[in-house]
Amino acid sequence: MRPAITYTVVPSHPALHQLHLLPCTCLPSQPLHLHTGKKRREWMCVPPLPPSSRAESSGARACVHRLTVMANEAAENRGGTGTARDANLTSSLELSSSLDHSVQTRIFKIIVIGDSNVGKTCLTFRFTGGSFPDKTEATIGVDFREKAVEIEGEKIKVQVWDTAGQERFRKSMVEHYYRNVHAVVFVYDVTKMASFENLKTWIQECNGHRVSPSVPRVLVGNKCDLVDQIQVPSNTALKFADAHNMLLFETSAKDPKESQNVDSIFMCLACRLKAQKSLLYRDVQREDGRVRLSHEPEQKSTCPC
Ligand SMILES: Nc1nc2c(ncn2[C@@H]2O[C@H](COP(=O)(O)OP(=O)(O)OP(=O)(O)O)[C@@H](O)[C@H]2O)c(=O)[nH]1
Repeated sequence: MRPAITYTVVPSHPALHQLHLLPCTCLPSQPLHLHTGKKRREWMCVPPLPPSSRAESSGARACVHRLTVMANEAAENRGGTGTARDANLTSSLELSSSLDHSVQTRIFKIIVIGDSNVGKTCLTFRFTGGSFPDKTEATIGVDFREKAVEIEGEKIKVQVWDTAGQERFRKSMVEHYYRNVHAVVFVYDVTKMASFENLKTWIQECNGHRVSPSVPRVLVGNKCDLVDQIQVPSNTALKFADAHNMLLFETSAKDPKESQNVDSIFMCLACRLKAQKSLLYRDVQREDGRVRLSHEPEQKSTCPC
């Protein structure tokens, strides 16, 4: 059996302008099927970025080169005309600039965990898209959403992993959720006691994947707009949050008046992460073929939260 190596995953379709650089463990030629924005897309693996900052851009360029080659091959396979090839090349160049950009921008990976139907998709949508989705379907595997934020003058990408709550849609992905995670958001539905009681299982799963205790965790009670149906009292949730060293946010992804509160869940985590760690690619170290992110000493933050 070939040993598992940590590769960087990028969308294999050249028309995707937004590059996601995600650590994953799979074989290089093996396409990975992930769900982004409810669409099934094929991603591909490219070798990890080299650890030194000098080598970063050449590693990034190698990825882009590979994408460019793929784009051209795809155009040729389709009997593409020069125009189609040009279009693909343009896309690849756009990818190139967004990749160069992402190499310099720190990315914070935050996963959102909890029972099915508690509103994980709606919360991540509210934060990244600023609205409540008209319609949602059960998440299959994972949906990635990103938001570029600026904290104390630094541009940071908050990458939110909206995970599937249903066991059958998540089991093959669980390892990927927790790998190199920077923060965890546990969500329950304030109108469903069972979703609150199941938090213990979600925490166990998280601990079982060796997520370090230093990784910040927050608790979110969603659907507070359904005031007549609330089953989980605030003080019960608060005690639970305290016992697990988490901050508690009670909010609603649906109610536009609560949108700032939803933002503050992710911004608070981003501020804590910024204060805590350096997650630049130059800090990536390889050990035994795996990528590890090194921690920097804590810095004092002037962030308000
Ligand atoms: N009233 C109310 N409904 C909400 C809120 N957030 C989500 N919903 C509804 O709850 C249902 C489930 O929302 P999703 O965001 O898809 O739930 P999920 O946790 O992502 O579910 P899975 O993908 O199966 O894990 C949908 O019908 C949403 O419209 C909220 O804040 N208030």
